[in-house]
Amino acid sequence: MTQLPKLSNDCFALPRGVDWTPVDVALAMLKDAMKPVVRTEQVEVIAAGGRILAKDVFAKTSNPPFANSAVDGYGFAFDSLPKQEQKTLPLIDGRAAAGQAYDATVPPNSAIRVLTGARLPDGVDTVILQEDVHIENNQVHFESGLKQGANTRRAGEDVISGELLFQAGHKIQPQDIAIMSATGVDDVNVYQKLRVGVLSTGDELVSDGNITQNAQIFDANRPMLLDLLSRWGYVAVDLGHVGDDPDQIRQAFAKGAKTVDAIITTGGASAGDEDHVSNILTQEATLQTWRVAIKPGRPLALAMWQETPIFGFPGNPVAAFVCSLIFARPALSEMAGAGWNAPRGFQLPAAFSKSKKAGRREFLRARLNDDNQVEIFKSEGSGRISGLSWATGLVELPDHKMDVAKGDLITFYPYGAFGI
Ligand SMILES: Nc1nc2c(c(=O)[nH]1)N[C@H]1C(S)=C(S)[C@@H](COP(=O)(O)OP(=O)(O)OC[C@H]3O[C@@H](n4cnc5c(N)ncnc54)[C@H](O)[C@@H]3O)O[C@H]1N2
Ligand code: MOO
Repeated sequence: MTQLPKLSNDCFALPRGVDWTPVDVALAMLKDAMKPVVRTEQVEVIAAGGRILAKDVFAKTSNPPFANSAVDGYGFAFDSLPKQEQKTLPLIDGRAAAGQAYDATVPPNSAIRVLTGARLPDGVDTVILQEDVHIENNQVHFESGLKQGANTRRAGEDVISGELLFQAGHKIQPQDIAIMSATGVDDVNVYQKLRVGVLSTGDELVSDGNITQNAQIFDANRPMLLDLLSRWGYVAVDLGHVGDDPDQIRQAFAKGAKTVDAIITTGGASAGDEDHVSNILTQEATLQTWRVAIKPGRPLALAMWQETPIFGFPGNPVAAFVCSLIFARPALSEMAGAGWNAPRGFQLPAAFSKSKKAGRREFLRARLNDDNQVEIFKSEGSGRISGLSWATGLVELPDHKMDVAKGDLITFYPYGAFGI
């Protein structure tokens, strides 16, 4: 069995003395530390949607594989057309249709009935649309003005046999399945799906059933993150919920590390009395608590637990969501073989005004109004989960101080930019 690449055990280590890490620095270190950790397998193209290519894919045949007609009409050799303005060609017997080739040669100065998709018979290089002709006495009459090759599709005009279709690392989309199928590619080499575990921590959490004590709340993070991971194409593994108990957390990490490639935890990431996640990772794993300069999500723990990366995100659901999009998404993509995938934002006018202090990058829940301006959710509270559903994306405000006035251009990332 081949040895799989492992991540180095100190790959999250930050230089000594670094405290609040800027988002870009944290991302650059993550990018440097991550690499593909999954095996490869061969799958049929029809079942390859959402999978990540492990090898380049080349067309086996051209698209189209042969010259054919783009319309229903009449085909002939352009060079043999009569010189006069008003053209008349005798129609020969037979026709060419999609899947029913006309195997003989069409003689010069004559035309043949052809249908859309029909292979062009020998002797035909041009087709006239049936709407543009008049048929009388088994002859086709039409006016000049046609160009050679009109209404036909050249062999290989789209893709030539042997051409590179997709490079390794590409995530297969429905439209990619079309071009691979059209060019005779029936199976592809892909990475096995990355397995990512999700663990919730916190004595206050209830996963199912009823809230029985007055200090309990339902677990919102785990169901959200499991769905997010599935949408990104990973095997989302439910590692359940543990209380604020160091032994339980330790056991959950150890068990999870045996079955998954990476773990996302929420809760207990900051430095409170019951914040055991950060304590355990500090003492028993290679932890770098990145007090990352981001809002929401400042307490953000990244650690290696026996070669399994653990993303310890804050318990507040909005922070857990934003941190997953900003940090976990590109890092997991790299581990899964698809490379680092930074989201693409758009510059759009703000429909709001806001004064932002220097020091932290801020992500606000946002959506477009009817004038295509960006409006923001009424609250920045990171427990206000409903705002994530109200929004259709996030606004990013830079690390430095910024005074946003209505109409100023700001960066908006639709949720689609994060693959959801
Ligand atoms: N003294 C300080 N206190 C806090 C700071 C700080 O810098 N100094 N940061 C605040 C911020 S910002 C955040 S975010 C939280 C993060 O803390 P933890 O990661 O330790 O998260 P918890 O305290 O466990 O939980 C925070 C909040 O979220 C609720 N929660 C937790 N898990 C879930 C879940 N699965 N589903 C729904 N809600 C969940 C939890 O009940 C808390 O209300 O620390 C602040 N404090
Ligand atoms: O990390 Mo917190 O989300 O800003 O409440």
